[in-house]
Amino acid sequence: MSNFQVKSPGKIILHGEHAVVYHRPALAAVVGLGTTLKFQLSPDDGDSKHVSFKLEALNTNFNIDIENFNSFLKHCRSKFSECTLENAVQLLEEVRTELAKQQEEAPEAGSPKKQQMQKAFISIYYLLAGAILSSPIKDLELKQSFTVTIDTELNIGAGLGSSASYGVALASAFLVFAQHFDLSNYAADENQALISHWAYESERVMHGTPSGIDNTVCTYGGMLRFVKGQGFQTVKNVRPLHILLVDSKVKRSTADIVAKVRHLGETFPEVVNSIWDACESLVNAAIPLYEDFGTCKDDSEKFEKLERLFQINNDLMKAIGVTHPKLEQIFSISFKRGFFSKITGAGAGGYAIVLLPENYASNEVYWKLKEELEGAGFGVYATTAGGEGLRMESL
Ligand SMILES: Nc1ncnc2c1ncn2[C@@H]1O[C@H](COP(=O)(O)OP(=O)(O)OP(=O)(O)O)[C@@H](O)[C@H]1O
Ligand SMILES: C[C@@](O)(CCO)CC(=O)[O-]
Repeated sequence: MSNFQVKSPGKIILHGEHAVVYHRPALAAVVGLGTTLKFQLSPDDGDSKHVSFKLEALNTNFNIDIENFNSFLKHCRSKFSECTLENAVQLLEEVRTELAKQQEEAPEAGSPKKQQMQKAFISIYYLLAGAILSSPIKDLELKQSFTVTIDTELNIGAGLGSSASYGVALASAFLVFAQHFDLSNYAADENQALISHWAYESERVMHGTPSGIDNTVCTYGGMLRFVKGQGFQTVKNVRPLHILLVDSKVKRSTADIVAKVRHLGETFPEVVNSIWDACESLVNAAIPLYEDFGTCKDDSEKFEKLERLFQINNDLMKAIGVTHPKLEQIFSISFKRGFFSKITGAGAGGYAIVLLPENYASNEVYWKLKEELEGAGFGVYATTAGGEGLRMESL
């Protein structure tokens, strides 16, 4: 086993966020920001062998004692003869029980920061155990010390899929470590499906009931249409879509927002279902526009239609209550300058996305928009939607 690196992108949801939790189609794309994971073998350190995790974004380090972890693997093997995707639920329960016993390694839940750290650590323990217990190598155990360093360009809890990107990076690294596949064939269909599956399991730790769209798009890359429980189709967009990511700097948890929207749907089922119907029609109307983009000389009519769909989509999200005064400020600054924008992901804070025309950089109004957003205290980053997915390479 040699040292290696994983790069997994973040994502935006173009259309269909929230509705996708209720089995309606959604459209997502990767962005040019992501997570970097470095896997490095450590020199042998005598008696106390351990695996170190450095989580730069949370400014924290965790150690897993190799002997304790191997005892946990043994315990799991005695409980279920093989770890398959079907008994992953049981494994997560075992991990939670084990970590509750090791309070000093798994920080107690408390402040939001501690909760972030705890979820990040549960994901590590769960995905590492899952990859090893389901390995094609019988009775595989941890032997040598190693260090995993994870850094990210994605703001956490902001709608850019930091958790899915983190899950994809962890799943890829642990699956290679447990010899499910190697760096030469991680992009094979069955291996990508395995990565996305375990990244989904990490998303379950973070969110409770994720739709699966984030781990799917962060694994496969590009732009894709996704329906929960039915898989995805790639949307072949000829021309990259230019997007301005605008950070409202309002923190929120996807799990909390999804739970609030679920409650609204339970209180007013018919009203909220008709919003999901509208979201579905909107995705169906948007896909041909994205697919057709760049196929003829003048895209202006299609672009104007997309702008209207951005606006309708955003108004539907406002109707379910996932906006925020800071997001409203972004929408109004953009609209005043002639740009259309929307919430992306869970909303209630996090990022907004502004649709940019093809030649935006030579347009003076764009620079005015950027300046005004920055002047109002927002973070802005221009990128394209629909680039490359996960990448792995040796170091
Ligand atoms: N680089 C990272 N290092 C450690 N933990 C991370 C990292 N990125 C994400 N996480 C974990 O993911 C959790 C954030 O997930 P959450 O879904 O709320 O935000 P998000 O993925 O950025 O937003 P969204 O799902 O709306 O796109 C954090 O609590 C933390 O545990
Ligand atoms: C809000 C939501 O639709 C998007 C999160 O990026 C939740 C999910 O799909 O799990």
